[in-house]
Amino acid sequence: MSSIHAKESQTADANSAGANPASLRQDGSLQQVSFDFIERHNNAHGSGAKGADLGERCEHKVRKSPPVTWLTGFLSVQEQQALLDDAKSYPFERPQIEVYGKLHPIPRQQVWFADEDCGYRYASLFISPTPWPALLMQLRQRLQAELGLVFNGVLVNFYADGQDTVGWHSDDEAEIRKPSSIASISIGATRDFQIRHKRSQETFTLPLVSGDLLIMQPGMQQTWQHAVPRRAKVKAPRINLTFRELVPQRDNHLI
Ligand SMILES: O=C(O)CCC(=O)C(=O)O
Ligand SMILES: [Fe+2]
Repeated sequence: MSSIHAKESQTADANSAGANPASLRQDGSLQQVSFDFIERHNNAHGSGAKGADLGERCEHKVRKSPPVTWLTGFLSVQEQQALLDDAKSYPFERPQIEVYGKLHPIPRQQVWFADEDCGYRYASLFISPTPWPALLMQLRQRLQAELGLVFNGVLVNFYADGQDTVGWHSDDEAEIRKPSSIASISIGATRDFQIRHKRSQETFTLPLVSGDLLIMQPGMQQTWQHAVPRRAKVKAPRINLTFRELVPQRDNHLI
């Protein structure tokens, strides 16, 4: 299993590895973390003519990396606090899903806010849309204005503490528009977000910090799965907002 700590500024195009993503937050600025990184292997037979200053030759190997963009510090502390306060009035539920013919409550709570004709099938559930709270509508508009990302629903997950989880899955339901991105915003406790390649099983762990935005790009759900595993040491709650674009039911002949 690999833990990604590669990061870079929005303008830099060189890759680096080894730094702690949390340190990015100290100046409060928005920075992008890239997951493409290049492993350099010394190549013994390429050292060049004696005495010439040719530099060391290496082989470059680009690791297959998940198609995600990680923007740390996307929300200010004030915005994080306002959303936490707002979420106190959200109608969270812990629906039951059927696994091997038996009903089990999901290991977290959730609510689906969406446009009127955007009901969502999730596992064995059909979730009717609840009208958008004003603050989440503003956030949806900001994602569109600043990043050009269009959404018509947001699934809000509430993890009371590190015992609450989401298991390995892809958000590849039929009604999600393809291609489209999913934007995930985290508030509260830092939790590990894991990404696993479906075929190679290569796994990356991203410790998502309060205020971070993670964009899962088009195609991610087809090739990768993700999960938020149990972390017994985490005692504080976390809220995660995943903004999605569904094909509205009036257009569902397009699915
Ligand atoms: O809580 C998270 O970071 C991920 C939630 C998620 O994967 C989902 O709601 O589909
Ligand atoms: Fe998901």
